[in-house]
Amino acid sequence: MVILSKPAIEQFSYIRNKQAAAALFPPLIPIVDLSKPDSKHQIIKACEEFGFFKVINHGVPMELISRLESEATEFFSLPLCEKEKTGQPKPYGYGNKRIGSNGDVGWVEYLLLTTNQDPNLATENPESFRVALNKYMAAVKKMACEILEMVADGLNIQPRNALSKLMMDEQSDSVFRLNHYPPCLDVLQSLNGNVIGFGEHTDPQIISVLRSNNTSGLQISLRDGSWISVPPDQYSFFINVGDSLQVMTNGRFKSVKHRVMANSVKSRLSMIYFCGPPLSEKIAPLPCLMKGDQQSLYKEFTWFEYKRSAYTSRLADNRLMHFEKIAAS
Ligand SMILES: C=C1C[C@]23C[C@@]1(O)CC[C@H]2[C@@]12CC[C@H](O)[C@@](C)(C(=O)O1)[C@H]2[C@@H]3C(=O)O
Ligand SMILES: O=C(O)CCC(=O)C(=O)O
Ligand SMILES: [Fe+2]
Repeated sequence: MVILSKPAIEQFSYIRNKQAAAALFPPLIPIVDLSKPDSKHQIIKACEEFGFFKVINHGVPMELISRLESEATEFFSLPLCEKEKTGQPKPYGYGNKRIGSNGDVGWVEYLLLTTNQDPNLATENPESFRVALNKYMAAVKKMACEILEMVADGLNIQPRNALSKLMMDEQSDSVFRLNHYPPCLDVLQSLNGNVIGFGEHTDPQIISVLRSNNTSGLQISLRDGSWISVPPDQYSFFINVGDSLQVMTNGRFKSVKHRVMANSVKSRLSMIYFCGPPLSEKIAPLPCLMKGDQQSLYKEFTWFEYKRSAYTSRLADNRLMHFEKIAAS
């Protein structure tokens, strides 16, 4: 039998109390008001602490959001055979339950599109869907550009468009995704426990801009490995730091691990703009962020090389691992 000394017992109860307190009062997700003059500092703090934040007063007209939401709802309510006319996601197209091509599955159906080609929407009346998509994407791209300029400002990176120009480039490899999580029946919940809508992962790109309807499900992982639920807010956007921004800041920002749990009664609809660089772009820590003799944590690679490797990975894999420098002992 192990006999614990009094300080050890106190230590245990301290840890238990701390865990209980954290479960009762999880940290609040940072909210950045883009209309406030100090928003760039709040963005930097949120990217360092969470790799995630919510944006209000974002300037994207609600009308564009609602219009795309109703077009997407109409699309997902079509019979399966109609939706499948869009083509399988290789990688772009309509997908159902299978995510990527390496065996990941989730309680989700989706449309995955590249932002620099007109989408092949093989529906009865694709035109109004296409117009809604293009208007929404243009407005969200503008907001994402402003956010990346604030990041550059906040980190004293010059020029101010050093990050935003990557996603504004004509050749930018950005992606747009509509996810629909149907309500998962109670019977499935009771058989499987929590049903995963979209398994844990980090996003590969620079930042991702997410908007959802008012159904919960999104969770983020904190630095201590615990998961917290993100209360849904249909009027706001949520920003994820992606792997590319982690590398460009040499690990000062960390890409946020996130996942979606299916809801047993309400369906969730989300729309995500993944801001990617051109395929030929070299992804490396920005020299102006390297202080003194600070070394790069990563080997140099292009976005094409990262993507080639990412497409052989499973959702939950650490995709940056292949590009990390082994620390000299
Ligand atoms: C399992 C996979 C799906 C994914 C490509 C990958 O091989 C690994 C990264 C996955 C991910 C996660 C974020 C985005 O939803 C996504 C479009 C992306 O860029 O990387 C997906 C990919 C996908 O669904 O094709
Ligand atoms: O649908 C969501 O809310 C998040 C999905 C997601 O993380 C993704 O598509 O990469
Ligand atoms: Fe994601």
